[in-house]
Amino acid sequence: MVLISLRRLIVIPFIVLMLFAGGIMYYFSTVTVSNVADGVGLHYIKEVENRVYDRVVDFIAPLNDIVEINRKAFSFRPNQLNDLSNVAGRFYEQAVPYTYMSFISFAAERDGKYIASVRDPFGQTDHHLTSNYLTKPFSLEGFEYDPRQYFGEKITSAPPYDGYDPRKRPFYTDAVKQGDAVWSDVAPYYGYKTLGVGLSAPVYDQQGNLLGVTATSVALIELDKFLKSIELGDNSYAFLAEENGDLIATSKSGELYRTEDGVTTRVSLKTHESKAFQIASKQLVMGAHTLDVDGEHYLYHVHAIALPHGKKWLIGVLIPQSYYYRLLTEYSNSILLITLGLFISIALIGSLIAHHIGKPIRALNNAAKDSKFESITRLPNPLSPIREIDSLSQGLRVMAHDLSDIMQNLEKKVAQRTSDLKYENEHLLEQSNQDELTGLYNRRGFNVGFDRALLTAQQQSRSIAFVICDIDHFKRVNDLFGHTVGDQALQVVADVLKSQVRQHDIVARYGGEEFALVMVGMSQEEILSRLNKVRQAFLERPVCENHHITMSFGIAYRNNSASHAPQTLITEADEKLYQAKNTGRDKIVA
Ligand SMILES: Nc1nc2c(ncn2[C@@H]2O[C@H](COP(=O)(O)OP(=O)(O)OP(=O)(O)O)[C@@H](O)[C@H]2O)c(=O)[nH]1
Repeated sequence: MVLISLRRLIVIPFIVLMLFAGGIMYYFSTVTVSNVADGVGLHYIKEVENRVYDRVVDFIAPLNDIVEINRKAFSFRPNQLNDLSNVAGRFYEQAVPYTYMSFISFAAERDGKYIASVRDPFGQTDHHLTSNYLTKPFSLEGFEYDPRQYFGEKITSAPPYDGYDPRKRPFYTDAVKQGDAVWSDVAPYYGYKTLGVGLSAPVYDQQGNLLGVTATSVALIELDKFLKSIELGDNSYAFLAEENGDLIATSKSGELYRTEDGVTTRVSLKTHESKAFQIASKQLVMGAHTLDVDGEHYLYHVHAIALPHGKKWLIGVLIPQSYYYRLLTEYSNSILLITLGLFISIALIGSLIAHHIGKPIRALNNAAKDSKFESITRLPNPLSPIREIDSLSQGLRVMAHDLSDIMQNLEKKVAQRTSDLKYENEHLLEQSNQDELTGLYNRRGFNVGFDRALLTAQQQSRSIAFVICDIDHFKRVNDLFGHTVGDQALQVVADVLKSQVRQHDIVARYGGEEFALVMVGMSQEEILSRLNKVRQAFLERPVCENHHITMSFGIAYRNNSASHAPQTLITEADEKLYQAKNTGRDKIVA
């Protein structure tokens, strides 16, 4: 089975997932960007269009509303027109809420009297009133607005315009001719740098008699400002134009009309200084189009605004493809980065958790591998804040403690048992080397002691004597007194021999009634002296009923320079014992 660390187990799946998800997201984002880019671009364009549309509709609506309200008011109550001062007050009140409402006027059919509430097209000065009859008939003059009597101080900065008969002006004649509300041409305002447009409507009494014409007018500079205020992307364009392409407002700088040699001409998409507008002028059909402007691919959309009384204006928006491609790519890249960031964060958190879990487990593992139980008991307590791991650690701690006790008891028992066995071994060894009857070394014990004595003699260059002695006619003792007495005789021999040698000399029962002595560093004379004392001791110590035993001795002696080969010593001593036996017994042959 392949072993894997906890950290890898957690981290690797997340890295694999991250790479997999990242790859899929990258693929889909690339495909998606190219698939939906134009849709998104169009959506963006429509957002811009809607803003322009709403603004234009809001902007134009009061123009129509006020014309219609006045038209109905005068139609139902024509006597209001008898005092044009009141009409002037009414117009003033109507114009106040709309800073861009530059004219609200009425011109009477009966006598050509004209009254208007006027404001400069930029909305920078207060409203004032204009009339053509107050001081001099058909002399158009301006007056400050006075809330108490409406007509206040005469404005002298502008000279009066004599001979002004509104009934001859296009706003009047067009409305009468049309018999209904009619739009004026979009045209520059006289004396102000802005275009304007007006709506005029004939007013009839209930009997159908023409009472006059009421009109409103607005300065279109407001719409131009609005289009310029829209934050379009780089190299993007928006315009508001009439159906023929004459411009009303644009998002770009550039003139909307030109005056040359006293002749004023409107600027159209075609004649605008912007190359994009020039190319857009060729395509004024409603809907989405693509354009190529200086090698740049554009998405272009034209939308119509239907104004009251059959007026139609066009909104156009041009956006370079690179702009919304970049927006979408940046967006999808952000999503991709956020997703990858999430996966990396999860993998890092997983790694931290694995480390947190793995560290105490490794410590437990190392402690468990150590043959000393103390390693487990020395682990920090608690080992981990994770309940399961700490529980495992507690379990191992208890187990180690119990095992430690068991081991200690076992060691004590083993030590005791070893000591007992050692003692028994020593005892058995002693027994195996000892003759049971006499307590002397047996043949095996003799061999061990003899080898040791030979080595000592050789190492220390000392003499060694091997003596073999045999009870004379021992068979008779057994025969005469029985084996028990025979055994006692053997014990007496053992006692006597032991009493006549040194502590460290070897005395052994060599076999049957045969005994052996080994003495190191003792002179031959000394040996003979001691053996004679043994013989003397037998005379003084009867084994039974005044029966004395005698022994025959064969001695093999080597001084310090002689060879100490054991078998030659034994053979030699045997031969000498044989010699002693054959020559009368109870003697020592050296
Ligand atoms: N009671 C007793 N007798 C033993 C023991 N071991 C050997 N003997 C006896 O010792 C006797 C040895 O007899 P032999 O070999 O003929 O020698 P001997 O009678 O001593 O004659 P020589 O050695 O020639 O003087 C035998 O009768 C054995 O039965 C023992 O442990 N106890």
